[in-house]
Amino acid sequence: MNMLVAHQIHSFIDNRQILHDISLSVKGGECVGLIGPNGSGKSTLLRTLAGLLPPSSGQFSIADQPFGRYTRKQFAKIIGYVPQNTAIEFDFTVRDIVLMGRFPHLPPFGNERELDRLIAQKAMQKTSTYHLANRYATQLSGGQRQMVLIAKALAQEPRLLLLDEPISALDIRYQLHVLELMRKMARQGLAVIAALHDLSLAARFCDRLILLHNGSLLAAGAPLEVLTPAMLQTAYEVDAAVYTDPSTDSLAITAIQKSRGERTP
Ligand SMILES: Nc1ncnc2c1ncn2[C@@H]1O[C@H](COP(=O)(O)OP(=O)(O)OP(=O)(O)O)[C@@H](O)[C@H]1O
Repeated sequence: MNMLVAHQIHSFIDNRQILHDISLSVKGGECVGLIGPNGSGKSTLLRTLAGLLPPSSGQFSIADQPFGRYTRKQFAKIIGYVPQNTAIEFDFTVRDIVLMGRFPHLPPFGNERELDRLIAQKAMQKTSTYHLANRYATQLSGGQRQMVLIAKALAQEPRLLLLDEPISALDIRYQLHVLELMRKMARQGLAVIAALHDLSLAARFCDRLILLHNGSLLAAGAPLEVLTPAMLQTAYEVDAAVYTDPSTDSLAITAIQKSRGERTP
């Protein structure tokens, strides 16, 4: 079943068009990697799908229901969104922050129940953040904060998870941890869209890739179809080698040199 269907999304910020005619669909059980150069519109698209930035035109449906028909609370139950580089400025403990993921599931004016605490605990265990439960979020490292925000999104038990560069602050061990977790959750039926800059990891962990360029969808499909040297040249203006890494048996990309000419980020 399609968890997300977006149709001809156009988006303007300050009278400047950022997204041009984006259509896509994602099924439950799929991990889709959103790739593209800096400024190509990945975050804008994720913010749009998270309901934070109304599209100027076009529409999208989640679980067969148009976005406009959801109440805020219904929408928050179904979509988990982890923004890029999020600072946590409030002095909450990690446990409190992860528990906030349960808010959409609580009855009106209700306190969290034992079940909510248990789900939050499991989300911390899955993300290896349980040992941080009593720490204040303001005292966390960038990578720990990133893992805690992923835990909060998992505690929400969404059906569609939007991750904006979820591994950008993580060391190589935790990069694998998050991407393996993403895959595991997808096997259990979750639909995932993750913006990723590491093209080799995107190819290895995503079923499909969507390549944005200047706010438009340049290519979409299996990693092998999208990550061609010609496509990488068009999107990133680099000459790249695309090959199969024998240690993982998946596609790997090495940027060799910038193509001639300058690109502004
Ligand atoms: N709040 C904003 N106000 C004005 N312009 C914005 C705003 N947010 C994004 N933009 C512009 O929209 C375009 C797309 O930005 P976006 O953050 O979506 O790209 P991105 O692909 O996520 O980039 P990156 O990989 O660098 O995170 C850029 O040109 C950016 O300058």
